[in-house]
Amino acid sequence: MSKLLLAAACALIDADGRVLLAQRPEGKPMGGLWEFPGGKIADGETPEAALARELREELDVDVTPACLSPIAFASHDSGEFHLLMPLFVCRKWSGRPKPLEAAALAWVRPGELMSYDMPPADRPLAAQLRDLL
Ligand SMILES: Nc1nc2c([nH]c(=O)n2[C@H]2C[C@H](O)[C@@H](COP(=O)(O)OP(=O)(O)OP(=O)(O)O)O2)c(=O)[nH]1
Repeated sequence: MSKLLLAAACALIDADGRVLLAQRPEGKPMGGLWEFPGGKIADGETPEAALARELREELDVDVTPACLSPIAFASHDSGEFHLLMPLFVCRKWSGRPKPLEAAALAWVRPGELMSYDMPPADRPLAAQLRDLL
């Protein structure tokens, strides 16, 4: 098996039930694809702490672990590594999300999630999220 890569991702849901997607910058692997904000879990970090750190760095928003609910996970082999990534939803945060690292941000209605070009690991997650919301 390829090396296990642990990451964590979060669907921020606004008051209208829309989901925040972030576009990966060109130049990064999978550049241009739309993903859930988040990133790799560092050694000694919980998934929740990793998300709180990544959302602050990427979006300038603050979340507390108590507001993160896990709903699904991706287990996907890219050939280079095997990604294991829980997806959390969060409806309460502070700050207005800004694209500090993303090429762009989009608030997307659940029914439109599948029309965004996403990393292969995310497609089942997006379908589960659409069915849940
Ligand atoms: N954040 C995030 N990463 C995803 C998603 N789907 C997916 O396959 N990935 C992959 C891309 C990367 O291989 C890994 C997370 O890496 P990242 O590039 O976002 O993480 P990072 O900010 O810690 O990365 P880095 O630039 O510091 O290397 O998970 C997703 O929806 N959100």
